[in-house]
Amino acid sequence: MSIVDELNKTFGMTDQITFLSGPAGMAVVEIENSLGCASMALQGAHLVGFQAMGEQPLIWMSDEAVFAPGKSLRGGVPVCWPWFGPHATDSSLPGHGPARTVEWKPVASSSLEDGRTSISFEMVETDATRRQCAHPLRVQLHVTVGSTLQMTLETTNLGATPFTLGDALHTYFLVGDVRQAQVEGLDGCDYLDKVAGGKHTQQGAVTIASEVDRIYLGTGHSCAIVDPVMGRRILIRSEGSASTIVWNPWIEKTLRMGDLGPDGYLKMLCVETANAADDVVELAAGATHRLAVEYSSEAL
Ligand SMILES: O=P(O)(O)OC[C@H]1O[C@H](O)[C@H](O)[C@@H](O)[C@@H]1O
Repeated sequence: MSIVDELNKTFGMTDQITFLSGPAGMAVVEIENSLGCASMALQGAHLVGFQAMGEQPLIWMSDEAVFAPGKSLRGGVPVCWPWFGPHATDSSLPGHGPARTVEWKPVASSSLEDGRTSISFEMVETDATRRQCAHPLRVQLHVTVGSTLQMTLETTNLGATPFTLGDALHTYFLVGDVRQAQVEGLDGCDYLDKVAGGKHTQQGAVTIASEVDRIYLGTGHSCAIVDPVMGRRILIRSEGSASTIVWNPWIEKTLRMGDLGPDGYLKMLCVETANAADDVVELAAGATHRLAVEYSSEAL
């Protein structure tokens, strides 16, 4: 029996959860019900699409994303774990940690009474992940698909000493034209500007007219992308997160990256729910931390 057949036998659910062999033979799972649909790659437990029934897609995925073992997909929802950005002390380790490029295994699936569908994954440790992070941890991603998308990244410290955890759901949202989009809900927050340098305070809504790469600190439980071109407001609710990254690579960085497509930057905006920079989590021995988001949209 193939791996996909085995997954379907154990976790598949008729008309709701189907595993299949996707691009480059990578296993993917389609999650579907009367409220919405989503698609995920098992590598990285990487969500590559979500759409509420009767609405436009919420998530942006690059046309030039490279589906290959060990390569993070450009777009969707990469899981950054157990650190965000460059490693704090060892620059030889991969940016955003190993979780987004290794296999995750499904551990549970269920159909909820209200019509939503849930599926949970656990990262599969490898020699490489253990070399990169020797501390014993368990990390699971719980995903619930309905008219909204809910994702919870759950980390448990299995060791006897505390662990300093950084993490992020590095979501690429689909926008009509990033030059006309705005992020609301960060007014008054301090941010670290990774492009211009320094620490600044946000005044009003965030607009994008050049490369933006900012870590907003001490952020609250909700923010929103206002998109007049698509005529919608994307609502981002979060728990267990103290920082929010707003990122758009703009033109020059797009050209250097090679997997974003020439005009991709106009159609995407990353608003990443995170624990990053100084806002990392001190996870006591035996403790569990949950970083949770819920995404939805409403007409303007
Ligand atoms: O190219 P990646 O490793 O996927 O990172 C993409 C981006 O992720 C985050 O938004 C960081 O703040 C950026 O500095 C980085 O460029």
